Amino acid sequence: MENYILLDKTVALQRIKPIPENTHKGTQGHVMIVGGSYGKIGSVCLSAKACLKAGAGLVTAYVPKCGYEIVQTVVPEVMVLTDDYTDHITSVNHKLTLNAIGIGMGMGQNADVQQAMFHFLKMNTVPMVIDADGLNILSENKEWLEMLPKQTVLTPHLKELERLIGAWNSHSEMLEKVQSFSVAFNVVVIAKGAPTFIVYKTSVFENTTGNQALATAGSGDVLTGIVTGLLAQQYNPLDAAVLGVYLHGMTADIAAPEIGYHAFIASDIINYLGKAFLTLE
Ligand SMILES: NC(=O)C1=CN([C@@H]2O[C@H](COP(=O)(O)OP(=O)(O)OC[C@H]3O[C@@H](n4cnc5c(N)ncnc54)[C@H](OP(=O)(O)O)[C@@H]3O)[C@@H](O)[C@H]2O)[C@@H](O)CC1
Ligand SMILES: Nc1ncnc2c1ncn2[C@@H]1O[C@H](COP(=O)(O)OP(=O)(O)O)[C@@H](O)[C@H]1O
Ligand SMILES: [Mg+2]
Repeated sequence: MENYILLDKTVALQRIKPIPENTHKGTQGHVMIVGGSYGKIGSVCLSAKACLKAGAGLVTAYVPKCGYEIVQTVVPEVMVLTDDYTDHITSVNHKLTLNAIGIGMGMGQNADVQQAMFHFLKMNTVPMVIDADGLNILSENKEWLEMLPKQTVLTPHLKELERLIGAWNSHSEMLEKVQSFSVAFNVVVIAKGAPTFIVYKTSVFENTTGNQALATAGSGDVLTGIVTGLLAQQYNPLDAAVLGVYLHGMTADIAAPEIGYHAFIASDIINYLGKAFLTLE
């Protein structure tokens, strides 16, 4: 296949940039993480914390009212804006100057949330990562894909991918369908699985890091936070996706000999992220 690249340490090293000595939180990028609903605020906490740990300078979570105290308590470094509604998001109102937005985790898909997503997509020009219910809503409203800013990053697991592009009969057909989809809508697709593939138009990166320890609730939410955090630090969307996936997998590779596969949870991805970055120093 044309432009098929094994995503290993050499490829990651070509893309990582040092953090300038004289930077400050204002130049490290401001991210907004939009998502959550009653019972699923944890997904936003994981994503927002991962985003900070990936180096973003400022992170604001946009959650329904029920998420206010939860996010403030679980991740005090994160600022919080709340929707007018208690249990789910009904609009995405903010006056922030943002460098990247991650949207969709734990958000649900009811009619209010879909409306909020539609109005948000109509207005938004900030670089974006879309995950989980954000993707499921796009699958239900495929014409909205036209509204995405160019090179928006989509992070479907295989079931979410099937909802977006339809079923496939073979691995090669899956990759071809993702490539066509990427060309049609000018999006970067992170097709999450074991292994994960990053696809942008004709380019396909097959990730070499990660293991079964990542098969745990919230590990995708953490990936969205990492990629959004990199996007906010001036990485182009493809590089943010490539580096984010590599580092996310690396956390599990570093952790495996220390704590094994069973006990590793999504918060451990966040805990090991520093060590993963150090492998690229
Ligand atoms: N703490 C929190 O707040 C958390 C909140 N979360 C939030 O919950 C919401 C629902 O997210 P979700 O991914 O569980 O729902 P959904 O898309 O229906 O997928 C489920 C079905 O899809 C399949 N499937 C999944 N992965 C697959 C794979 N790799 N490869 C193949 N198939 C795969 C699998 O189907 P099966 O294989 O069982 O047939 C499974 O039954 C979402 O908003 C998310 O952000 C979570 O992040 C958890 C932590
Ligand atoms: N067996 C595995 N080997 C490698 N990576 C895995 C494995 N199982 C899951 N992952 C990774 O974990 C993440 C799961 O994402 P997702 O299904 O969205 O989780 P959640 O929605 O619970 O946050 C993906 O990045 C996927 O590649
Ligand atoms: Mg997910």
